[in-house]
Amino acid sequence: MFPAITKSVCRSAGRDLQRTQLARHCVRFFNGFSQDELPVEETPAPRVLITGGLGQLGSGLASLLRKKYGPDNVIMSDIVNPPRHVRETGRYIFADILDFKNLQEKVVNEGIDWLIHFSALLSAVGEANVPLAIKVNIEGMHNILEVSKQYKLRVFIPSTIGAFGPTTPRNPTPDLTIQRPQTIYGVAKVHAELMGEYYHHKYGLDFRCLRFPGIISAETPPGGGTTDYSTEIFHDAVTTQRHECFLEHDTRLPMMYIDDCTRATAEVMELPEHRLKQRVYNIQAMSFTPAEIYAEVKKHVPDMEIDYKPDSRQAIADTWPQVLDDTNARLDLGWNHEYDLPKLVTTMLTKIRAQKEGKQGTSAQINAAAI
Ligand SMILES: NC(=O)c1ccc[n+]([C@@H]2O[C@H](COP(=O)([O-])OP(=O)(O)OC[C@H]3O[C@@H](n4cnc5c(N)ncnc54)[C@H](O)[C@@H]3O)[C@@H](O)[C@H]2O)c1
Ligand SMILES: C[C@@H](O)[C@H](N)C(=O)O
Repeated sequence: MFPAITKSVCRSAGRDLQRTQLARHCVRFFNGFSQDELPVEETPAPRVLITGGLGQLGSGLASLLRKKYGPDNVIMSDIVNPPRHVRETGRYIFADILDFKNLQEKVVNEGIDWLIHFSALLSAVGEANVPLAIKVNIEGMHNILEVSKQYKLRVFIPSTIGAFGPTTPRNPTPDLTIQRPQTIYGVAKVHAELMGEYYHHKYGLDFRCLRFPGIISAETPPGGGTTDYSTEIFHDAVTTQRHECFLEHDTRLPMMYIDDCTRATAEVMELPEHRLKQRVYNIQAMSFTPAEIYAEVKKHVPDMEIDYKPDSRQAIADTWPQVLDDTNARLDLGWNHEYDLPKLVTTMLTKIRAQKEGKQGTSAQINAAAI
């Protein structure tokens, strides 16, 4: 099926047959002749599978990677029927991470090189359904590591500020510190970090992980976490000018605009393996309280009002970091954020105003409509 494989065939495959199965086969064939070591212009575009792609983070990353590697090389997957625009903008397939054979089939049939694992139940949803969170966030993650090991994939599993707990130093929180989270979401993420590191150490798996802050996005709604207010406040600013915040005014948490998050993910996946001095890195962009983001929004929406009605998510937020120390990511990975609080606020308001022209509704109605 394949020609006799020599390094020169591989180099020519990388040059002439970019994005073909042969090129990928060649890259994997030689030990010590990994994709990292091919000259950039000879590196075939990776075939990327994103699990849980219909959540808050998936489509932004798919769009960025499709611009880099071509629309056919980046495959979104999830277990739900996608909205029409998702099918129109690129390839979408069904992939249930709880079904190992289904995962194997997708990886083989699609010729996957990189697996970006976004399927999860977030912190608040996880507390509401612990058995399902254990299944998806722990058992599903085991399947992801196992299939990645079996097919020698480069795998990215994000972690979170939720992987820390009340005994962690909160300001700043270093990469290596006490991790005793009190949510099933956090427990599963610590487990994922440790399992990924273990598979790397034991089997040489190319596992990569960034601990994300709360992510804020205009195009996709948050999926049921403790930081969701930081996206919802913008929808309310544009529609009702009134936001009911489920956290106290002075609850400081690390946050990040989605474009920084997707760029960081692409950048860490693209780095040659030798650049990674550790497998799990904190990344940080900004930290603010509800009162501080409200004050910034009010500069643009003077009639904006806010009420504080803390709910069960307050107890979770009280155990999370206020500021992540991301010195190592900046040194080793070249990480740098582009969005601070003022830039976040102008960007979010501009995007949501453009989206909502002619529409009215609360954040809950808009999010329901978006789903
Ligand atoms: N959004 C954030 O603020 C944030 C912050 C830190 C880390 N993260 C991490 O980033 C990743 C993506 O987060 P998100 O906000 O996009 O999550 P999300 O909740 O918005 O989306 C998760 C997706 O997983 C899918 N899913 C559930 N069960 C599945 C199954 N059995 N098989 C396949 N897919 C399944 C859901 O349908 C959903 O589309 C998660 O691992 C999350 O922990 C997110
Ligand atoms: C912080 C993050 O992991 C997610 N947004 C949550 O709140 O659960």
